[in-house]
Amino acid sequence: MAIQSDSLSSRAEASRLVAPQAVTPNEESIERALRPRALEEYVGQQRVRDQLQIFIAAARNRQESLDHVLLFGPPGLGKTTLAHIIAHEMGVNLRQTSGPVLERPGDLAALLTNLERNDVLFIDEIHRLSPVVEEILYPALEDFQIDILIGEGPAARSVKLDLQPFTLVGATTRAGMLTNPLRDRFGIVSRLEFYTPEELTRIATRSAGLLQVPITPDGASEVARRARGTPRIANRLLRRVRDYAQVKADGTIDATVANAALSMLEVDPQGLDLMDRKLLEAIVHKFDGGPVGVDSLAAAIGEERDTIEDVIEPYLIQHGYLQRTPRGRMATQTTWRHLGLTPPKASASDGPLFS
Ligand SMILES: Nc1ncnc2c1ncn2[C@@H]1O[C@H](COP(=O)(O)OP(=O)(O)OP(=O)(O)O)[C@@H](O)[C@H]1O
Ligand SMILES: [Mg+2]
Repeated sequence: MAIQSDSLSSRAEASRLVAPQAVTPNEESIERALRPRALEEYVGQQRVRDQLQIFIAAARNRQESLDHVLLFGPPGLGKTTLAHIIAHEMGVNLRQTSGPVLERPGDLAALLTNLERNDVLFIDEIHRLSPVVEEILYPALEDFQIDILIGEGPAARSVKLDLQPFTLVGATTRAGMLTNPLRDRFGIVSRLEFYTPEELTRIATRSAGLLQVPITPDGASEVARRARGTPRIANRLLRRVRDYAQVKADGTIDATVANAALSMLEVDPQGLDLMDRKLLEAIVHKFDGGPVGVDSLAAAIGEERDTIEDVIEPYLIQHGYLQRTPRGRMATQTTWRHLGLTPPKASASDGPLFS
């Protein structure tokens, strides 16, 4: 999980309602309960779903294993969910592991030799496989064979073992970090996209149903638009709003209750939280909108540079609240307006001052 692998950002994320990563083991078990099991129930990602539907039907028809699948995209968009769905739709078992867990070639060999015909092997964080383990994977993926070394020293010899045909489903948040030979061995490469507010509204409504919380369409859409395009965040916000609805209202989540709950939790209507606003306000108020170097910014808001770069910035940059320029970070017109201020004439969104 991201939380173990990335202890740097995890500290800052731990208390953050709008973190895209799963935050606690407890949250993971709640997520499992909300996870759609069939492709039919999986909301959004139309292109990916259409493709998989065809490939799965064809493979089932031929009674063959599905081609190896690489799923990539930001945290919380449904990669693990989709891996389980693939196994479910294929009618096979899923064995799950992750890149950092597979330390030695033997760990992977043991998993591979235990697979049954057409099973799915799910390797999460596949970009973190060690090179020696990856080496074992190549012939396994290509020919359903592995070479294992028996004995030690001069007496060691290599033995070929046949495997059952299987499907590797690899998931990664960083496709760019995969080696070329590994990437080339996936027949199906699916990139998951951020969800639209409408899709997130459907997800929030579905989850509320599973949690047996009454929710109105307006209530679901209030939760959805603050969820930063991410189902995991939508589900997390929904659970907090549910608490509020039960304690402060009659239990039903409508727009008023959702708004009140989320304001109390300091998540604003665009899904920005206190940490985001602290950063944007510092740029605007302390540095006249920038440009300001990330180190000065870190000092000004009392966060570490890495936290700013890994945890806070990506969403802000992606949504036009922040520009990264060679001279430092700059607020955009959107930022000024978001903070209820009038943007100065020549702000970052007018383009660079000097080009
Ligand atoms: N398309 C979807 N429809 C409905 N719910 C979804 C969908 N995608 C994800 N979810 C919900 O969001 C939660 C997080 O999804 P998931 O764990 O699959 O994300 P992930 O991409 O594997 O994240 P990470 O990169 O952190 O491993 C799940 O509990 C699931 O309920
Ligand atoms: Mg996952």
